[in-house]
Amino acid sequence: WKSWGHPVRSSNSGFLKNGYQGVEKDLPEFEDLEGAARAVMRLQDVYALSVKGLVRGVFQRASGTHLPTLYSPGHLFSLSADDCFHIGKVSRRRSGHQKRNDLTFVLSLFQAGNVSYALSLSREFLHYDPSNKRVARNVLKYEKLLGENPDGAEAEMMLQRPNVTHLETRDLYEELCQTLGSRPTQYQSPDLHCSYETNGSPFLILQPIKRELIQWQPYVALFHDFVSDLEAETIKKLAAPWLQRSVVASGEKQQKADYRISKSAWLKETVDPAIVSLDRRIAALTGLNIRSPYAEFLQVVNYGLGGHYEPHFDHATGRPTSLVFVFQLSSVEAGGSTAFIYANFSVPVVKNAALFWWNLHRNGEGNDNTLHAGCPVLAGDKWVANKWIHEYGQEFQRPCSSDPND
Ligand SMILES: O=C(O)CCC(=O)C(=O)O
Ligand SMILES: [Fe+2]
Repeated sequence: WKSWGHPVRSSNSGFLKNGYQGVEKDLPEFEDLEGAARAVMRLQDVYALSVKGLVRGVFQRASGTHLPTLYSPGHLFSLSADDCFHIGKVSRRRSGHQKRNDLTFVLSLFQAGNVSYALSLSREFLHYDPSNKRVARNVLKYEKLLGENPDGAEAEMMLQRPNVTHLETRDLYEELCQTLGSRPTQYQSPDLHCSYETNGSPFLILQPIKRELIQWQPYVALFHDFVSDLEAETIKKLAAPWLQRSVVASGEKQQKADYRISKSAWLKETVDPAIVSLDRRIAALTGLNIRSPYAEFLQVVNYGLGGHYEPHFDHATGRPTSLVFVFQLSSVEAGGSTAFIYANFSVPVVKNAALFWWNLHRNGEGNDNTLHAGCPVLAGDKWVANKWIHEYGQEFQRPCSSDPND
């Protein structure tokens, strides 16, 4: 519309312009289009998907891995040549090469690891434009790469992730995401079990909370059916009009970051009795003081396709929190698990459950084993609500201990 609206010089142009301005705020911006391309690249990358499959709308693993199909969608949405070209352009821009031209797509294929296909396209290109030195150089380069390893398999593996900032934990994170949720069972660790919890609170006597203990150190538990369908729907509906792109703490400021892609909104307990009753349940279960200012408001988060939160500590983002509740307000078709990188497990999205962990030791120090992430959403969308409870205000509820590991 932007480039189209101007040249239109007809008696209707004023009408068209007004119509456009009326809907402009609801239309995707350039950032959204670029974000969609990045989301596809992120999914390909984190879940090691076959590029060919992705283009056809199938979520297959790249060759050489033992789990061929990760997810079978009910309907195939394939990418058009134009979509692929757009993704290629964004991929080139991201890798720091500013120059854009017809080679973009070939180059992006090369970067995605498909050397043999890049070679055949480059040869074809050279056939039409034999004087193109750059393409000639690329042909030599691809031939060399494939020549060193005739079936190309190793070169392709090596080149799969050329431009992602290397994090030490990257491989572990991706492995945990790729399992789509894998937590230890009682068979593997006999000290893990399921139980009904009341915490001695009169509120929970008639309806104890179902706890699945996932790990003792750090303490992580999944409380099943912690919210009802109605509560989940109410919370989503209340938050929807207020959703804004999520931010992260950066020094004193808050800013958008590629490593956290979602939308979020804060809900005060005064907006609806559903939030008051949720707060009461948290207080009953934990025995903690969650009145303001000892806890933050409820943060409702929506992750779309490819939405994610890369490995991080909640205690390092400027909020001094002692524990975290993540309420899962939706199910998700595939992906979106919460991965605990050092603790080496991932918890799938279980609708209406609450994932809970202590991220500080009793002495107030951050527990470094709580490094965690929200894996990218592969299909569907994911709604969660976070409740962060502060360390201060809990001096009598969760007193210090002499053991630094507690
Ligand atoms: O969405 C998730 O699974 C985790 C969210 C999270 O870690 C956070 O919001 O701090
Ligand atoms: Fe977090």
